[in-house]
Amino acid sequence: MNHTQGMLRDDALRGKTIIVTGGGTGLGKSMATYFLKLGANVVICSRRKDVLDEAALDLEQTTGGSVLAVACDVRKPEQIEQVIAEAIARFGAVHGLVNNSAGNFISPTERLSYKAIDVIVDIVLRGTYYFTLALGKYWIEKEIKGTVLNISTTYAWTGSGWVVPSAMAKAGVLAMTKSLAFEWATHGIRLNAIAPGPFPTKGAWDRLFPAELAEKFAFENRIPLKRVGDHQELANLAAYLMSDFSAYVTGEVITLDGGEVLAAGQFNFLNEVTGEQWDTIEGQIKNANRSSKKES
Ligand SMILES: CCC/C=C/C(=O)SCCNC(=O)CCNC(=O)[C@H](O)C(C)(C)COP(=O)([O-])OP(=O)([O-])OC[C@H]1O[C@@H](n2cnc3c(N)ncnc32)[C@H](O)[C@@H]1OP(=O)([O-])[O-]
Ligand SMILES: NC(=O)C1=CN([C@@H]2O[C@H](COP(=O)(O)OP(=O)(O)OC[C@H]3O[C@@H](n4cnc5c(N)ncnc54)[C@H](OP(=O)(O)O)[C@@H]3O)[C@@H](O)[C@H]2O)C=CC1
Repeated sequence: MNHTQGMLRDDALRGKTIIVTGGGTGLGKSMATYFLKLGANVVICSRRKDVLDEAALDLEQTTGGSVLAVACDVRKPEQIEQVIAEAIARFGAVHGLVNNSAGNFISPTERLSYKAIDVIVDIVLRGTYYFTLALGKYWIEKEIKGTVLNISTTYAWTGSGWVVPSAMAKAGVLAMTKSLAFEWATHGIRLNAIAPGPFPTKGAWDRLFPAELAEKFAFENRIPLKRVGDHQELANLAAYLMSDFSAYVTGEVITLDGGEVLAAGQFNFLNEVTGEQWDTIEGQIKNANRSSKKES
């Protein structure tokens, strides 16, 4: 057994229909794959219908599950409502939502136009609250105990330069996750989030680690566990949070980043100190301890 394998029992999501926004590419597609393997029906939606159709075919062939692909810009409430209507028509009900769609690119903030900021914030924050609101209204009316999983980032709470629109929007998503987890608990609706570290995908790498940067700042060197994430690791956690096994977990944000976010620790620079240097340092500190005892 290792981290690249599926974790849950085969029927863990049987009987559930889950919408995965941005489910035709990257991490969304990997989560969709595992949900299907665990017995869920999956609805994937995003702007590019050709990408979705190709992904749906691939997902059905590799898992044997049922996939519905619907074109939808998550910034458009009427298109979101259409996705939900088509999902209910095909599968009878919707039980889960993964807000995974995003837009992002690196840039010095002063170079951004107003529109460039809007486009990121609208996809990430507006898209997430529109979809969550549309499904929440439906779940409360139908008395369905739905589950929402928001894909966030670790810089939603640390902040990060050069991705400021994304950081602002993802922070808003976390505030919504915790706020609604409390408010909608009374309806049995759960909301959680995952804050992934680096998981290689074409979408993220093209816009955040273009070749020049990728060569210079290899992730493996600055992540305490010395590797990037494997998509199955994220899919395992997502499937758990979408399943009834996590029925008592709500309002939680789980970091999955090999320890990357811990880099701020004040003394973490000591990672560079060699064993010999530690021998010297230990001697110096013990001497200082002895001197201070004599003085007292
Ligand atoms: C590992 C770390 C965490 C990862 C997190 C992730 O989210 S990974 C997920 C990664 N996956 C994705 O991001 C997938 C989806 N992403 C996308 O579709 C595009 O990247 C998008 C977000 C720009 C939206 O596309 P669209 O066709 O809707 O928009 P558009 O092309 O019309 O541009 C809108 C405005 O932005 C401006 N602008 C654009 N680039 C730059 C730049 N480099 N510099 C400066 N500005 C730039 C552009 O000039 C325009 O402003 P203007 O001039 O009109 O005032
Ligand atoms: N990869 C990583 O290392 C990390 C990723 N994340 C998060 O993981 C999630 C997935 O990212 P990743 O798989 O890497 O990247 P991708 O680019 O593959 O995924 C982004 C998806 O969002 C969809 N999308 C973009 N704009 C819209 C829109 N307006 N309406 C509907 N869908 C839209 C895209 O499809 P289309 O173009 O067809 O609309 C695409 O499928 C994101 O939330 C990202 O912030 C967080 C931390 C690290």
